[in-house]
Amino acid sequence: MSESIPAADTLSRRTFFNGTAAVAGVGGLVLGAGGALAGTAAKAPAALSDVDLMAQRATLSYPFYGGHQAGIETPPQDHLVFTAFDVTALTAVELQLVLAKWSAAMAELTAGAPVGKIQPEREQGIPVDTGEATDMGPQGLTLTLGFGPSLFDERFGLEKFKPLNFADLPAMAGESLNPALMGGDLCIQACANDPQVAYHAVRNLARMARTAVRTKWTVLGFGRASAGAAQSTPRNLMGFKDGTRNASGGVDFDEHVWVGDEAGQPWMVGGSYLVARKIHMLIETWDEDPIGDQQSIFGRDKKQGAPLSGTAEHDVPDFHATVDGTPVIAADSHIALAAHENNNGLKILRRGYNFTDGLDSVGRLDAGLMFLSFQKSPEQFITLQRKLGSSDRLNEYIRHVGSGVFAVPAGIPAAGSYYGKEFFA
Ligand SMILES: C=CC1=C(C)c2cc3[nH]c(cc4nc(cc5[nH]c(cc1n2)c(C)c5CCC(=O)O)C(CCC(=O)O)=C4C)c(C)c3C=C
Ligand SMILES: [Fe+2]
Repeated sequence: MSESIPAADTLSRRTFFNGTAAVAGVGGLVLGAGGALAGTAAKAPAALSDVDLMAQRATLSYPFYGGHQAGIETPPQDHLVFTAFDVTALTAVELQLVLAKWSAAMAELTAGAPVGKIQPEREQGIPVDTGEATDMGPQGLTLTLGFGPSLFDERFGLEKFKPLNFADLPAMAGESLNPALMGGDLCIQACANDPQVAYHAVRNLARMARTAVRTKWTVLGFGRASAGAAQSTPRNLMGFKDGTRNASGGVDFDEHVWVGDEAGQPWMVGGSYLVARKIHMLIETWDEDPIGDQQSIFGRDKKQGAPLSGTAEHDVPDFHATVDGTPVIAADSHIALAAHENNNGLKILRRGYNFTDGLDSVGRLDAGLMFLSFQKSPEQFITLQRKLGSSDRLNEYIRHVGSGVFAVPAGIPAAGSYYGKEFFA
């Protein structure tokens, strides 16, 4: 990570547990899945009480200002609220106001502060902040803003700011896309250790912009289905470890995630492209598939997450290994098709979440993976998905139902600026 995580006790404008920040001196601490401590923890996990652990998760915050937006390289938190919006405003000035208001409010929210009065003095006063995150702390909240290709159409005169070759994703095999779950002029990826804090952020951002933007589609995610540096690997709803091999480290980010000059737009230097795919899993069918078949579909063992050519999760897959002339990792397995070794070194940063929408109209589980990936160019995703969509044995058990691609601008350097400022100069 290019930005350090400042000491938790210096970050929150509010305090936790009645003003007692129980975590003084835990600078640089990040909590991994299952409460495991990672990063530069000052104390061993066993020395921390449940109250300490909760307080650390609550008071953790990431810097809002910097070269890159948070929520990309920062370690994935436990919960997601992803929302795409359409701009209903008719003028560029209204859009400018939304972006300026959102940027200032995002700085407040990610610091754990409300976006205005929760309890106005006058009886007739309408609360500005809706209040449900009061005293909960920042909870590691990150808010990542993206611009859809449609934002750069003629409505606001932004055509000349459109990044080179930035367009909606092409139709690809294996899709059953629902038009109600597609696209958007803007998107916000809100991630936090607490679902209510993430929800509160998006709710209040949408509310303050309600005369100018309309929510288009949203996905609530849980059980982060990816791992950042020093985090343990979580599992997706198919029961497999997800996020074992991912873009990681400064070199990978520079090579595969952060945009340089190639977008032809200074505002994208240090930004990235976000691809969002809501992927429905046919869970009842998957659950009846024998373990041998499940493992051969992914090319990995279910319990350890090891490649079928190895024994430990982080063993490097050997795609040339054979037994009696048959490849140990099938050529049409998910990892054989997606691995960088088999795609000219191509990598993406996967930062997805599990989701469930309860039951569908006929009582089946309505759940899956909210696949989110960040990459230097949407072409990286398209290349992989074209291959997966046509050959992946996993396709029998999944359907892509939602889709969007968003240009994620670089971070805001300091207070006083805002996302998209360059568009209105
Ligand atoms: C276009 C990109 C990808 C889509 C869409 C996708 C969907 C998808 N993936 C899983 C589960 C797993 N994926 C795993 C690895 C993996 N997946 C992709 C890309 C897409 N996945 C890549 C690039 C990789 C890494 C391959 C490698 O280098 O070995 C794994 C294995 C564990 C891991 O490395 O993370 C699992 C499990 C699901 C369930 C899914 C759609 C619902
Ligand atoms: Fe995958």
